[in-house]
Amino acid sequence: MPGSVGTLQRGLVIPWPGLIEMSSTEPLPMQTQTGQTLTLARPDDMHLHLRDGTALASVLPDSVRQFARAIIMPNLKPPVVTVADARAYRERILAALPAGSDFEPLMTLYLTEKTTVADIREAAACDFIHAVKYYPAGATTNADSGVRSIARVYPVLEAMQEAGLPLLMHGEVTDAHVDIFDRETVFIEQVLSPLMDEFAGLRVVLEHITTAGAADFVAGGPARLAATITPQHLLLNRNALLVGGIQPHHYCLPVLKREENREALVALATGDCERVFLGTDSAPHGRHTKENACGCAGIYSAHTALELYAEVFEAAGALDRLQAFASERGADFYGLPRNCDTVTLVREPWQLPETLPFGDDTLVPLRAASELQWKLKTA
Ligand SMILES: NC(=O)N[C@@H](CC(=O)O)C(=O)O
Ligand SMILES: [Zn+2]
Ligand SMILES: [Zn+2]
Repeated sequence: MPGSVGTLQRGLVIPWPGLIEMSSTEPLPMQTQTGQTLTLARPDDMHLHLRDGTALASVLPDSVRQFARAIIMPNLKPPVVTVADARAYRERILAALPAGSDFEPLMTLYLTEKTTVADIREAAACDFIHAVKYYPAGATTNADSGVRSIARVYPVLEAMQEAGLPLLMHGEVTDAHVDIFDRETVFIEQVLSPLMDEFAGLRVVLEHITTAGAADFVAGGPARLAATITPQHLLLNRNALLVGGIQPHHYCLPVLKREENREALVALATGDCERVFLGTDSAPHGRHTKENACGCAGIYSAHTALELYAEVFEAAGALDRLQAFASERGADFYGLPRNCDTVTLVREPWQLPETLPFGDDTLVPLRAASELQWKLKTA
């Protein structure tokens, strides 16, 4: 539990609660692999947008098929800002679960300049809130209520540091003069790096990293700094967005970058750094809001997330590393027990549909209408 780390002073480096006692004596699953199948401990999605209402009902079964748990992003309209909001949202998610599912939504609060120290203490004390999300105001979808000046939330960050509650960051600056392709790099220089020094015990996840610079920053960082990586940033570079016409279904924030960045992310995800883990950032938007003169940012990947990550790891000759990235490191960082059940992928080429249902609209998933090499076996 985030609250169990103990009371610590600003400036102290806290031990991250990564080493947790396992509640069961069952041996944990080991990844096994033949040419045709790949079995691994059930993964967790450490960055997921489930939305609400009919959209939630449409997308939730996709995540439930693949993942045991997910860190649920709070950027609803209006955002999830209080413990009461998070409790109510969690209950709506649980009510929308398919019968018999034990999927666990790991809730987060949306940090605003009005968030209080009392809100943080309450969040840390409850057992279903696992982190607080930082959106620079205006940086991304539903980020209008985000933070304009980080100094204004210092007391709240201090309380989070004391409680061991992780700060999850959308890492982009929003200054009009900063090029959209440089916004993550400038964020690391101007916001994240000073923040890591100012709060020497704050636990931070740099979400959906997209650059070689971010990969280096995380790999060279302390145990209290982690990162998530999406399937699209491992699979695609910015040509996929702009060559042959604008491809709105490849538009997300942070925007896709150059090939050398994608290669650095693949090296990080498949490498030894224990603080890098799966977070799909699956962010559904109805087809008509994407195929629009002003298309929304967000890519839907929950439908085939694990298949897509498997493709990346296989292409890198690192399929044996997938379980660590998908099922172990995220749980360790959040101080959660690792999952004891397994999922199996089968090598079986299959065609993704062009669209999926999404409330009254439809949804165009990542790699729509194309062939995938791996298929998740359903029970
Ligand atoms: N990634 C995106 O492009 N969009 C996300 C928000 C976010 O994670 O930044 C969304 O909620 O649609
Ligand atoms: Zn984001
Ligand atoms: Zn996101």
